Amino acid sequence: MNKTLNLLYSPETYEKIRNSRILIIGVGGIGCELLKVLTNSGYKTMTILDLDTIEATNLNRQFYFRKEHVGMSKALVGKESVMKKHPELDITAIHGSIFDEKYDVEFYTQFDFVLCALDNAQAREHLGRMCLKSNRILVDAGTGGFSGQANVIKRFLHQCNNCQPSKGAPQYAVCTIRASPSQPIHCVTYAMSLYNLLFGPLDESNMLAGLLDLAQIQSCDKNDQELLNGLAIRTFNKLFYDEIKQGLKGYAKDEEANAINQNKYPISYEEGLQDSNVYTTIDQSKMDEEDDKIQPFKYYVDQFVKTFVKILQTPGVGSFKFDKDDWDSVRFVAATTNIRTFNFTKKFKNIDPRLVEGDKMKYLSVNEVRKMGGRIIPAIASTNAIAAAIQVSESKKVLEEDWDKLRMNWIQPTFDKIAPTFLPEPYNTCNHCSPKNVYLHIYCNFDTTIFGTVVELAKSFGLNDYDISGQSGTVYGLLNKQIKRDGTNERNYNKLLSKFYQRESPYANIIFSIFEQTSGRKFYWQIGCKYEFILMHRGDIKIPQISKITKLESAFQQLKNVKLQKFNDINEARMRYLDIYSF
Ligand SMILES: Nc1ncnc2c1ncn2[C@@H]1O[C@H](COP(=O)(O)OP(=O)(O)OP(=O)(O)O)[C@@H](O)[C@H]1O
Ligand SMILES: [Zn+2]
Repeated sequence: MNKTLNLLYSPETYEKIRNSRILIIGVGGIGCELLKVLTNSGYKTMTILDLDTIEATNLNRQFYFRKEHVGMSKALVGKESVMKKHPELDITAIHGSIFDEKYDVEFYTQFDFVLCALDNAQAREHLGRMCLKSNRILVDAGTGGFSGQANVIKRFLHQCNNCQPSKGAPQYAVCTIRASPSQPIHCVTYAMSLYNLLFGPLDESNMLAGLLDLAQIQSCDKNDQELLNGLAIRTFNKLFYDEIKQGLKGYAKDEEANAINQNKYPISYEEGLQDSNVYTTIDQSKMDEEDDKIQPFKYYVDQFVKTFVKILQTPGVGSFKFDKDDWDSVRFVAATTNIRTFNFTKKFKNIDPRLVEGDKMKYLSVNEVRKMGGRIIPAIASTNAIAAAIQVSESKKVLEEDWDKLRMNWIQPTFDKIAPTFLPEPYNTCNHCSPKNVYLHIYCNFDTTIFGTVVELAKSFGLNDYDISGQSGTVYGLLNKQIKRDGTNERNYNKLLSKFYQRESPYANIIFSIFEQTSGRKFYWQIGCKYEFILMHRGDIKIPQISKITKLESAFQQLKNVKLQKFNDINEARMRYLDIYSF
């Protein structure tokens, strides 16, 4: 052991560090810092996973990457750079997304614990759920600007990162986005959906699905510039003129008065090109960058058509998804956002949009759209460094099993120090970490299962509340009322679950949670079938009467290929639970 490490660790702890196998998810801002501290602290065997390639904008703080690495895999280059300095290490690099089905419970159980260095709530929450399922300790961290946090999550001991409603992108009702945007973010969301619809894979759950003839757009001759131009202009007119015009109710002799009344302004491509007004809320003369300025309206009209054509000609079109680092997609989305804003904002003749404040509709610069689309908060290298350093020191407590010393560590810009608080216990009603819950996990195919199946199963079990969750988080239930907001249960009865759920994989969980008010006896069932049904009971609480259980049994038996396995002994059931999820 080298001299410094000798001061930090006891020989026993050092031994544990040398022998532990760890998984690091994310090789970005926090990930690079983590790699640096971990490899200098004696850790030897690690797997690093990241889905991304290196961007020029990463170089200022992700110090394992150089200019010549731009475009290459973060994980692979990260490994190479670390091993240059530490050739004795055993590093496995994976270029992939944790949402990939390959990274299942079995994958996680290879490791002693997991360190999170992700930048988005969805992926962090997914990682949190996978760690709970595989019973791995998660050393979580997150930063945003000068703020951040780092803490350990151990199953049944600590609150998980799914306890609170997602801190991710807020969800907006589909009808608002489609018909009556009232905030700039609604227009950005519309524009991003349009981008994904036009240039991405076929997705019936896209909120704008059915709006355009996609087959015609995607199958056209990409070499015929004139044809593409015409197509772009027709699409423009359909979206920003026809659709808006159709939405104008009633008839008025004075069309303009009617539009003003209803606050809807159809605009055609030809008309738009003539409008050179700049609608802005800020002093543009102070802006250096063109992309920070609000451009004349005709600029966005022109950009829409130009980027539309350019993206259609880009190899791989049909598989694209809005990406804040892809400038064609940013420019297309910025153009669409502002034209859409025009559709629902009084023209300068009537009300000056410069007077618009806060969340009200207003025009946005390209960079503002990019920021909103990518939900970017400026990355501060030193916050990342602090978070990673705390993760490594909390990891030491994990290896020493010193659970009492674990803390929730807040990095706060208003304090000149880190503020540690006690780690909260599992949230009573959390479907993921509360030891008081009874779970019925149904792992099913969202592309073939209708919402009605869930409703019937819940009914047969006497349940009032349940969650449907997948890799992107909870889509229905206690925390997220998306389906309820979208209409009543009856209206959604025959809809496929995939309609409610944007996901990478068609498979996901339905989790029925039974809370303490129910009465009955302890039980545990595992039900294997074409889909996998796992019903389990954790904790010492009372649950439904036998009649309800029998009903459930018959409900399941009506499904094809169902096998039932029943456990009455909770300890056996618990062991079974660990069995199911631990290998
Ligand atoms: N689902 C995922 N699977 C694997 N890695 C992911 C996933 N989601 C995000 N990441 C990775 O997590 C890392 C987070 O790092 P960071 O916050 O520095 O983001 P960045 O994209 O590199 O930087 P910035 O967003 O500031 O430009 C990124 O390298 C990103 O690729
Ligand atoms: Zn929880």
